[in-house]
Amino acid sequence: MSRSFDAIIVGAGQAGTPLAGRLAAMGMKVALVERHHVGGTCVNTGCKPTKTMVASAYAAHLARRGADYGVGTGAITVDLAKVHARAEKVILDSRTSNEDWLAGMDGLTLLRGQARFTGPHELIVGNETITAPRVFLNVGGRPAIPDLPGVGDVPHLTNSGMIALTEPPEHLVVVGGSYIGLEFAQMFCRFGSKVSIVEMGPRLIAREDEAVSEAIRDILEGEGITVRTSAKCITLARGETGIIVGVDCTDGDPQIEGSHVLLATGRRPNTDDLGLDVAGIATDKRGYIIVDDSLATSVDGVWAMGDCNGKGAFTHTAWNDYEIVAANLLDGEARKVSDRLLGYALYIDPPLGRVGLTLAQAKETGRPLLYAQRPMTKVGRAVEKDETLGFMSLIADAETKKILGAAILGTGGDEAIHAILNLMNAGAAVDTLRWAVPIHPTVSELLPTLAGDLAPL
Ligand SMILES: Cc1cc2nc3c(=O)[nH]c(=O)nc-3n(C[C@H](O)[C@H](O)[C@H](O)COP(=O)(O)OP(=O)(O)OC[C@H]3O[C@@H](n4cnc5c(N)ncnc54)[C@H](O)[C@@H]3O)c2cc1C
Ligand SMILES: NC(=O)c1ccc[n+]([C@@H]2O[C@H](COP(=O)([O-])OP(=O)(O)OC[C@H]3O[C@@H](n4cnc5c(N)ncnc54)[C@H](O)[C@@H]3O)[C@@H](O)[C@H]2O)c1
Repeated sequence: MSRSFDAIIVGAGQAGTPLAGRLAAMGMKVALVERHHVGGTCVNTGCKPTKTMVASAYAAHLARRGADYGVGTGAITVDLAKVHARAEKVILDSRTSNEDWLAGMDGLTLLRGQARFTGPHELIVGNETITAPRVFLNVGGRPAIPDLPGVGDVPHLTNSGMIALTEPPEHLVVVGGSYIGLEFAQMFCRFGSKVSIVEMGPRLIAREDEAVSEAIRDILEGEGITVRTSAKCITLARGETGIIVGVDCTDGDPQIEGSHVLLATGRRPNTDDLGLDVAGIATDKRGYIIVDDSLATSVDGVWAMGDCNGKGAFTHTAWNDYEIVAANLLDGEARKVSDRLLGYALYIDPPLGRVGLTLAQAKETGRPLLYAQRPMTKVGRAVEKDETLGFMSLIADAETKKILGAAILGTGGDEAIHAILNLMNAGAAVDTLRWAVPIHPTVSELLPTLAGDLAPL
């Protein structure tokens, strides 16, 4: 069977689904192909379930600290089956509402199955061939499993397996100390597991400045998590009662024995089983689809959005890719991905809110810099909440007075960072902050003070 459409979208993730809505609303005949669950990673195995679980972990943590607030509690227990059920409900509600929305969409055909190119504008799904002059790829990514010695001999978990657990592991060994590893490490420690993090790099979350990495390590170790960095010889093997993770061949304990191992060592794009070579669509060495500033691929009439183009690795960057493609194609605009100002958050507690350059990146520009840093112990709202771990920092260009970047590792940091993000998007100089009258008592109210503290580096 063969069918032609005005547009084919592969992947019902964070960009493909809203784009389907825009194209169908323009009267186009659209095929949306999805091989697994509508909503993709974020809805089904990523942001939504993990942030739901982070909320449960925070509740457990705060309950254990009840006495600090003059609140009496009994023994604190965590029922992971209930935590899991809560996350499942959030997943299903979101997935179902997306599916219902798509089902009611005039002009849209949702095809279930794996899509594979048979030509530049022709794909096969099951036993059906579909063609369209416009093809949009939103195929996302999956965990990259490192080729560690023994990896094929022992059971290991990735993000999907972690979300499915209904009992906390006795001892969880997390390999990889970045977003996925750190969020799961802290939440499972709070659920009652013993947790060890094994990171091959010299520090945790190495894309951030050293001060941020160190503060995060202190926060996690303060909760009882063991952290091993510079772990150079990671191996996996079956032990008598669990899994032995070989950590180092030079210093410290050579191995850690855990009951469960999470591999959180990065992600790879879902581009190896898409037939891109048949279509002539170019990828880079790591399999990411090469796109230009408007997200067009090397083949006319084919675009790539979201994690699979390597330009972003977040839900909001995938969504922004949709906005760029839709604005250029349908609204006559000329939007570019290089205009995007990147912000993101790491959802440990306290969270890290980030925008723009790190201090190390700012120094690399060679520009004269202004810098300010303030511990959360000097933020009234944090003191009142008795959540004073972390710090906030701000970097500005000493000549233009434009803000170059900021980090807020502290309570409410994921929200407060938006004050800076919005100011940077508006292109405003840092002095604009000084004359703002923020609401008391908030974390954000200290941002003008931080701006006032800016001093040459
Ligand atoms: C544990 C975890 C936590 C995360 N937390 C956050 C967070 O808090 N905030 C944040 O911004 N980001 C977070 N992320 C990242 C975020 O989930 C991704 O950046 C985002 O989902 C990418 O969206 P996407 O549309 O590019 O791809 P996806 O959402 O992965 O969608 C791609 C879709 O394409 C389908 N597909 C792939 N190949 C084919 C094919 N050949 N045929 C048919 N269908 C196909 C897949 O089944 C999938 O449904 C997290 C990720 C993980 C793993
Ligand atoms: N809060 C959020 O927005 C959020 C949360 C989770 C995931 N994500 C997204 O998911 C993506 C993937 O996250 P991630 O943490 O898996 O990957 P990552 O690429 O951010 O980090 C992988 C970590 O694993 C380490 N590593 C790699 N190979 C290793 C090995 N063999 N042994 C030991 N350590 C090893 C790396 O040094 C690095 O620290 C991120 O890019 C992020 O965009 C975002």
